Amino acid sequence: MTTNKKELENEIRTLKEILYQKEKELEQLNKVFEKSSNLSPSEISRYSRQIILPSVGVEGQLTLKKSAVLIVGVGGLGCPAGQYLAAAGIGKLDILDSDEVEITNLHRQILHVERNIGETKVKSGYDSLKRLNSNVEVNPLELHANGETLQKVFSENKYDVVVDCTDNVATRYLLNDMCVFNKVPLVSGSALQLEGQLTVYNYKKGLCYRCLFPVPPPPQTVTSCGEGGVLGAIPGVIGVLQALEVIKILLDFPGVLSGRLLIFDGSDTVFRNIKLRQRNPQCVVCGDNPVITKPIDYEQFCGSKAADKVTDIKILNSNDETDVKEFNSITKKIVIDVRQEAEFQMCHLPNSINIPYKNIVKGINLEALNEILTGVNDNEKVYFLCRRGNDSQRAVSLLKEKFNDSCAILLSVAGGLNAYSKLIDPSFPLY
Ligand SMILES: Nc1ncnc2c1ncn2[C@@H]1O[C@H](COP(=O)(O)OP(=O)(O)OP(=O)(O)O)[C@@H](O)[C@H]1O
Ligand SMILES: [Zn+2]
Repeated sequence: MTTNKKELENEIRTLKEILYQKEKELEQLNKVFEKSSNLSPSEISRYSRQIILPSVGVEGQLTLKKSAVLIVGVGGLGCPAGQYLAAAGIGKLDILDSDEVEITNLHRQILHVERNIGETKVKSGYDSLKRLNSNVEVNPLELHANGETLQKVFSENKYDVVVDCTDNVATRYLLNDMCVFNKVPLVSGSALQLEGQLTVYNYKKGLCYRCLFPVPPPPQTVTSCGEGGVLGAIPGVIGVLQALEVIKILLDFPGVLSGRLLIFDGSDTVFRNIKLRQRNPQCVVCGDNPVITKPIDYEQFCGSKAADKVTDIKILNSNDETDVKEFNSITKKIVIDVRQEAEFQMCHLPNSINIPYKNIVKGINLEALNEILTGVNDNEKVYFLCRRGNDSQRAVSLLKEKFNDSCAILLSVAGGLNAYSKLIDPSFPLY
């Protein structure tokens, strides 16, 4: 039974590989046979509803067909942006990402479906976009964008527009600089919780990202979707608007969103436009006398990683930590879960008490905590738990300092609830 299942899985994998290769071959053939300066009858039918717009016309459709667009990030923004660009008939669409599809992506990253979990986002994105429009040349670029990799990509390709669909500050500066060096407009979007933002940089002598933000924000002030959450439709709205701006740039429409920032507040469905400053002649990258003329170390410049994945910290010594197996073996114990209230409501261990780390920092709930920590028997241990084992370490470290070691033994559960789900109880949600 298991062998049959394995064999079948292997066979499917091989067939998928063959299909992928064949699609590439077909794409090459299409390029040779179909790249004419005219639209084929099927293209005319397919795009007729946009061709009949006076501002597009046959000429506009041919312009789209001859255009090359790079989408960086095939996540919440990149999926809808890619979908509308492929559907509109962009000639060449390069999609770049280093990540793999996870179940937590599916509520908003709509190019990926359940069976893509574990696949690379670019492979899944490629399949999806080709299914939508086989006329489009889609190139999956499975790599992490940094100065070196992007310089290679830009030296091998000529793009008309770049779309920033990433989620971290270091990559935003990188993409900005690459676009300035290569004289390419950059359509930049972001989405978090119930709000989204959109603007176009480096367009027709307009400002660049550095003109607006010469210095990066302090890393601790930046919230990620993984931490702050996001309603799926918000990046959906912004990603679709990014596709719209790309098309407007390609077709030389007058109303491109350059020098303006669009803020979308999804909670009361309001769009606001903020006028931005003009290009800064002193800008270090796009100014009159630029000092940055090639990529720098963006992670060092921003003091943060070029990815929004949370990295594990280690601030406690091993006496102050316990692993999930040992934690699980203790039957009678006090467990304080320091995640946010909403996360605690989503799932928690029975009998655990929720005192969020952010409240401990602000001094809220301290009486309750004080009662617990001073009321326990000698040598009784109090376990601190969070999603990954980072905030629980921070909480233990802070409380040990506050109570000057004069309370119960405080232990942080290493790896947190994610480790608990992986090693103890797989039915506990992993997120
Ligand atoms: N420097 C980079 N190189 C390649 N891909 C990048 C880079 N920076 C960000 N990305 C990609 O941009 C995408 C951003 O999308 P989004 O924030 O919706 O997804 P996510 O990071 O998978 O989600 P979550 O925050 O929920 O884990 C991700 O797929 C991420 O891998
Ligand atoms: Zn600038």
